[in-house]
Amino acid sequence: MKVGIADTTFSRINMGKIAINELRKICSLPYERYTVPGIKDLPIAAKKLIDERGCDIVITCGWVGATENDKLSYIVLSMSLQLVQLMTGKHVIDVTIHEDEAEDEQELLVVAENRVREHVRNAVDLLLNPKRLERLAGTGQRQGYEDVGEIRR
Ligand SMILES: Cc1nc2c(=O)[nH]c(=O)nc-2n(C[C@H](O)[C@H](O)[C@H](O)CO)c1C
Repeated sequence: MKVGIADTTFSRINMGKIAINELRKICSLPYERYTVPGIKDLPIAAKKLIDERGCDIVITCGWVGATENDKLSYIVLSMSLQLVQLMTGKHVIDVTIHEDEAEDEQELLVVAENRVREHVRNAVDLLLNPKRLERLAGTGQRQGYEDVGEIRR
């Protein structure tokens, strides 16, 4: 089994490097990294990681700017990653940081690092330990910010 990691030069944090660091911490799965200019290049990067480099799951690391155009680009990315998954039958975990989602750059850094690391864990669990995800169903898991917990009766 092999994990694909796709990231961008547009991002202001080296999300691909963080993803590789976390992957090496939690498992011994081999990986392939593919860096592209920006989020709209991530769908083809994911498909090539699956089709040409034999990856069984892909984590895409994207950074969305704060302008309207940036947000429209994210919708294109998001729809396209759904298509890649349906075309290939493989999971593509979309790790996205929205530049305007945090109060300041330092908070953005923390959220980005947490989100990457937590989704790497999700991707590994999807491949190797799906029962862990089942145990967490309905518990309000979040990636980046704190988990919000389940609604109690
Ligand atoms: C408007 C825009 N916004 C973003 C963004 O918020 N994040 C990002 O990673 N890339 C953006 N890009 C660039 C495209 O994703 C892509 O890299 C170029 O159109 C080249 O294919 C564009 C064109």
